[in-house]
Amino acid sequence: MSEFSKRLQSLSPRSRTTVLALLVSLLILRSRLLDAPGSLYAKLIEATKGKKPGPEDIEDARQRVYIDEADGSKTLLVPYGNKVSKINIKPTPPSVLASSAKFFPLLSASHKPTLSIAFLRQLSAVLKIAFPSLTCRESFILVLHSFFLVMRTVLSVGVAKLDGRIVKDLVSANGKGFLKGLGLWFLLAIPSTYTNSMIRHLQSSLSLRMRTRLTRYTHDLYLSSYPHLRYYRVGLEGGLEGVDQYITADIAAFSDSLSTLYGNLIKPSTDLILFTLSLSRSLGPSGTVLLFANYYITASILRAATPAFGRLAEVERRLEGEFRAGVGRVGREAEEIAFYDGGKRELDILWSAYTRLIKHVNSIFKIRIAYEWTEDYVIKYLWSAAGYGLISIPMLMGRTRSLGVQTAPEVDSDGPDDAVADRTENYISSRRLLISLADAGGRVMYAYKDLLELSGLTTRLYTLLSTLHSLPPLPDITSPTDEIALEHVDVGVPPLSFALADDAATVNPPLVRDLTVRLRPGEHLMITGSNGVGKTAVARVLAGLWAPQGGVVRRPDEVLVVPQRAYMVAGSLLDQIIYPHSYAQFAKSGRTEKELIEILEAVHLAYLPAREGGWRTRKEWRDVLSGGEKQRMGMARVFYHKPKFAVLDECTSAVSSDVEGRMYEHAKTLGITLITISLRPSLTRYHTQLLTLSGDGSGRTTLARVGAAAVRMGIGREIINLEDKLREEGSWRRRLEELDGLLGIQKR
Ligand SMILES: Nc1ncnc2c1ncn2[C@@H]1O[C@H](COP(=O)(O)OP(=O)(O)OP(=O)(O)O)[C@@H](O)[C@H]1O
Repeated sequence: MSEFSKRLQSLSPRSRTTVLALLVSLLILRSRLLDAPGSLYAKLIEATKGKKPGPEDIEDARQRVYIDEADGSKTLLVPYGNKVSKINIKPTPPSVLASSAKFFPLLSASHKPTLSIAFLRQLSAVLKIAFPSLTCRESFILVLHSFFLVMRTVLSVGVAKLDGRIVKDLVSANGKGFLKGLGLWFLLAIPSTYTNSMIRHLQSSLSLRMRTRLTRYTHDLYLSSYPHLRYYRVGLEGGLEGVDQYITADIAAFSDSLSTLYGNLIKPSTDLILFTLSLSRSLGPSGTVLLFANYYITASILRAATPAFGRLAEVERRLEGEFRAGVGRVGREAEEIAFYDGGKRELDILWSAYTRLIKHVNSIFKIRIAYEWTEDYVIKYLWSAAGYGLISIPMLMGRTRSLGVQTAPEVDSDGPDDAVADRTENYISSRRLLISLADAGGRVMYAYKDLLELSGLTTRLYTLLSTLHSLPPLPDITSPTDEIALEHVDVGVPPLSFALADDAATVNPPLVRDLTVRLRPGEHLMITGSNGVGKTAVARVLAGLWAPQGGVVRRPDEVLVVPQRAYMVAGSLLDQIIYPHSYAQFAKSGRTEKELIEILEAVHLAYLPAREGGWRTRKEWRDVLSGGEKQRMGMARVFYHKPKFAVLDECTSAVSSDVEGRMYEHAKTLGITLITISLRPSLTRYHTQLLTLSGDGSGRTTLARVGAAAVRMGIGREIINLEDKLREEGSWRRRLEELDGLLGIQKR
């Protein structure tokens, strides 16, 4: 210890402060990482002490997925190996989402990502989400990161000075001084290398934490429920394609780019300031002025030579998104494509998307060659030449200024050798500072290019968030009523009105006009009409997915819509029946697996749990179940939730008629009022009203009571047809007997 304090004493006051500051920071950091409650170390200790979960606990966690906490947050259960790790997730409160909407006005169509006020506005809006408060964890990491960045610069200055001192001792053959310098060199290497690894670590943590914040915020915004339904409307009304690319790759790229850029900009900028200060002391005022003139000329040349990296980065992300969407589509529709043997055609489509992407990336590479050539030439060679010129001024003019490693020796009292040694020290230190300066300058220029690219990524992220924020809520059609009422309702495809700020909203012509229907419980309605007339469009209005273009819609809360294409959720067999409920809600409701079996019996799927290996089996149900089985599962959900009204949109088209009939009867015995969209006249008899949408483009509708003359006419025709066939039965039988006789078949 005494040796250490002696070494400390031998350092100049500034170097001593640096070493001491470093040691204190190391001690603080050590305690923060290891001892603080909730720290990694504390968590490890806690994890090893707690009871080990058994296989049932792990299976339960896999099924349960999360626990609803009393404070509204959710604890996510993540089983891995033989452990279950718990992660608390606090959803973004709707009030926060609503209050941040004002920071995200829509961009105009002519917006180009570059370094401008608009970019700063977008960046600050996104940063408000990534850094919600000054005391959040992200801010703490940022401060710590900044501290280490400044520390690295301070240490670099220390190393530069020490370098000069070692050479000075060598030139003046001062063996003791040289060894002392070497010892200090090794000592300084410890904090320097530690600082470097901490910078890398903190940069990655910062990126990950920003990504988590932004992803959670975007998820909470995107997957909003009624009345916003943003996940459903962002493509249709917001005009935003490939949201998956935005939420997955673009947020990650933005977080990475920003955290890297921060390090890349702060470090060389601090370097530039500190090195310039150090250098200007040895260069004198005229040298300093020349140094700044050099900076100005360089910046002007490079700005003129910089291409629009922001726009290029934005286009690259969009093309990546298109390629990704293409691959995703092939994966999703694999069976359909395989039936048509459409691999070759899909290959052409994917290849064209990929070619568009790589052509663009290649053009960026080419543009970069010219830019990087200019940059290298200016920073490496122009700056070095300027540096030599600047150092030579005090040298040639006989000035021997010290850079402060130690007090300047008296030139007169020491001999000419010392004067040479001092000049050498001065030269080495200045030269090293100049090299570092050129390096810092180069990195600032790189950071400038990265900043332009960041502007492109920021525009992507901002576009997603502003589009999501700009989708207005749908009009509230739910009311405390137990009937569904549509009064003079016009139904049409919603306009693409929110994509861009300066887009004029164009209203699509209505598919269905002036529709008036009133349904009380027990009054079952069938909607029919030829393909594409707008039957599903009416269901969308009833579900609250599309706002009616005119008129009034009222309905109770408990309306369940079953679509034609049955959706299978990721999860267990049990999850399929209870969807959209979670296992936690099922467990809380007190309902049993026996009830679920009864439901499966009603849809003729009682064999499924045995066939698939139990309720908790997790499979890709979309592929495992047949088309008809998936549709029956859709009906099982209706029987599980028992809503007041169920809108069945051709959701039994792949189910055999006998099972379909029994499912309809069962729904009615459960007290569910049915609104069926179908082209099958055989289903009419389960309903009391029939709504026919005219296919002549006028949007007219006719409503008739089932049993009334109009409906009877349609069914009557089918009955007459069948009776005609039955009348011919006798002659067919006789012919059959004749044929049997000819073949010598004897009936027993
Ligand atoms: N998201 C959309 N964007 C643009 N047009 C749409 C959209 N959804 C539906 N349409 C159009 O609205 C019209 C009515 O569609 P809808 O799905 O209601 O028909 P449908 O009567 O249910 O037909 P089908 O019997 O074939 O299911 C169609 O011409 C369709 O192209």
